[in-house]
Amino acid sequence: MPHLIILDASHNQLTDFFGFQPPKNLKEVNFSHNQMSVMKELSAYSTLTKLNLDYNSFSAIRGLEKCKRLSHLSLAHNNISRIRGLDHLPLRKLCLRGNVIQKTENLQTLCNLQFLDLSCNRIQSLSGLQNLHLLGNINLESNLIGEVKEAAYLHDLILLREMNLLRNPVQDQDDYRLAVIFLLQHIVLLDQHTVTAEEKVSAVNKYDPPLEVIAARDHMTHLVYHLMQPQVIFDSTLPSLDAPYPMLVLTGPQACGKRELAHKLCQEFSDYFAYGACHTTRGPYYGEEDGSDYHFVTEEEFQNMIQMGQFVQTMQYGGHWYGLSRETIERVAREGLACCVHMELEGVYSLKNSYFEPRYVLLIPTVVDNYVCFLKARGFYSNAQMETAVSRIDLYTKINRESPGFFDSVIPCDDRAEAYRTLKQLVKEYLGLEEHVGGSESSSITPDNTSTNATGELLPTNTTEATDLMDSYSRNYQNKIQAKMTPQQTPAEMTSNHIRQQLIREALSGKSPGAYAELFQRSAPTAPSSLPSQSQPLPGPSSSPMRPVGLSGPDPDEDSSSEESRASSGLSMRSSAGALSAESPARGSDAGSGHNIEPLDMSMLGQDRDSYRGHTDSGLTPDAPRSVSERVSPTLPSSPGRPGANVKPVLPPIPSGRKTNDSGSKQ
Ligand SMILES: Nc1ncnc2c1ncn2[C@@H]1O[C@H](COP(=O)(O)OP(=O)(O)OP(=O)(O)O)[C@@H](O)[C@H]1O
Repeated sequence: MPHLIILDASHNQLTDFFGFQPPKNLKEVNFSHNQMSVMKELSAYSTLTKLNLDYNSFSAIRGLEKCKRLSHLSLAHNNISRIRGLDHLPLRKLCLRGNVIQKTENLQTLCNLQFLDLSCNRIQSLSGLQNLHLLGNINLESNLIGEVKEAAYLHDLILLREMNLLRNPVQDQDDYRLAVIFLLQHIVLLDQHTVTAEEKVSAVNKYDPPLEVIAARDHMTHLVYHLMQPQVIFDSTLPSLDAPYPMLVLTGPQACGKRELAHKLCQEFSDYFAYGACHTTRGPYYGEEDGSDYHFVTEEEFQNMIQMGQFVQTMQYGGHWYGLSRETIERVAREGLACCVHMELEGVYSLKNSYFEPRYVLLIPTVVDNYVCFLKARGFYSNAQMETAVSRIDLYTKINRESPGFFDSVIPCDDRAEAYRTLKQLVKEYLGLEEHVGGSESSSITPDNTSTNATGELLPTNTTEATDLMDSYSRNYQNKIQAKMTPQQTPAEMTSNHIRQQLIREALSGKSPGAYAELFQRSAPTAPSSLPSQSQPLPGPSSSPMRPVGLSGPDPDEDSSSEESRASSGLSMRSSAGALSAESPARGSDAGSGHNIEPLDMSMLGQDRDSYRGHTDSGLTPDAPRSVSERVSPTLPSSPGRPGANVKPVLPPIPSGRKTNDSGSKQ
């Protein structure tokens, strides 16, 4: 039969293998379900494209080396224990189902392979499959694969669409499916079930969450824990509904100088800013004092603080926790000062979800070598820590490039002295300050023509006059700043603000317990894009920028409630009962008064993004290094505003009647 093309000799009792003269064009042969046990040399059958030898008794693959057209080979249900003898064959489909294979070996030269069936074997590892770049479908059902990480060998096979791992021990692992989907992000069918878009999103959010997701979770955690505590209205961080409590956040990669600059700024502008010391679980470096740079706490104390809802935001950095507590901000606010803090990018994201609306200044190294030298000179950091810090420069510059306005200003920090000068200038512009001309070098900065000398005394020596002057000046100053910074409001914004003010007034005066919920909606996300100041204002007679809103408004009710609340250190109320009480914020006492607060399950809110990142390159990898000029496009201090703002942005004013009240005693 020299012209035979297809031969089907299946389901017989043949024991001999290819015992006939090779037909010239024989392409497809089916010898399945016979009794053959030894494969022969098939070099004479070089035209073969499909060979089916299922259900025989072969124990080894051999004799196929010359079959240079063989694209389909099936040896299912034999006794094959090792994969070999297939090198460089043009196989597109290979089925070795139902053998006793333990290793996925000697497959790397099958570069045309698209379909691989290794089901019902004894395979434990997928090592050896990582180079099959055309592989689109792999069946590994009923094997001994026990670890999700084995799927990482297939991570780079971007054409892989279907995979079957049913009846493997790995199926018993928690979140097995999400983990595999995370590792094989191109897959569409896993274990015979379609992979949904929701599963893909969940997988990424679980194992490599974007910064926004981390921040949202962090915010959600603290908000939930906070709401589980007796609620306190912090009068001192509530200057009014429209003038957010002023805060300055210096951000940038570790040791870029932000902490040093924050301290310096707070020292020089001590009438305006105070340093907000975060809590951390890391131990103090040499020379660091508790309460000055950080509040150093144990892991247990930190976790307790989380559960007591004391943080506004937290983050883990270098294996340690860092967190900014409400009390830290509040302590500064009670002094009538703006809080100045420093933090990493994740903290900024998280803070942007809170009801605080700080100004964010990015301090960024532009000469990486100098930055590395500085890190080395500090002597605190391991190579890995330094690498992380350097790699995060790109993260900051990427955000700055891709999200204009995310940072209010960007200052290169290679030269710390220069960076401080720029920062100081920026702050002075924000606050509309002038330095006292002819004053001593160490005079601290005060509004316009008022200054203090080195010992902290007010320069006008008549105390009564000085205080009056201060008060009246401050009032004018407040109004001036407020008028300058108040963006023109659309009628919708004005109506919304009016309603919110009304609700607050009712809540503060106890008239409307139901309005408490509205109060806490202040915690809703305040992403930059949603800020009123960002939207283009509509012109209109009712939106005069000169009209101060909030505390300085003419409403007598508002003033009295404000006075009242100023007099007390804070009203407290239970979020659950919704009843106002005059108790001071109860830390311990309320906790023990019959309210059994169920701790939140942290695992539900937790972030296990490191778990699988080690197996892939798809983590938060920094951008490829770019040239310095490309990497940094600093926003000049002269235009520090948020995009779309119609007025030159200034720091929101310091709550009126606080700092001014204290200023005498402080100085
Ligand atoms: N609450 C916070 N949220 C986010 N990041 C924070 C917070 N507090 C501190 N950080 C940042 O965590 C990083 C590590 O802080 P740490 O003080 O341990 O490092 P450092 O080597 O002293 O660096 P630096 O000089 O920048 O403070 C710093 O970049 C710091 O700004």
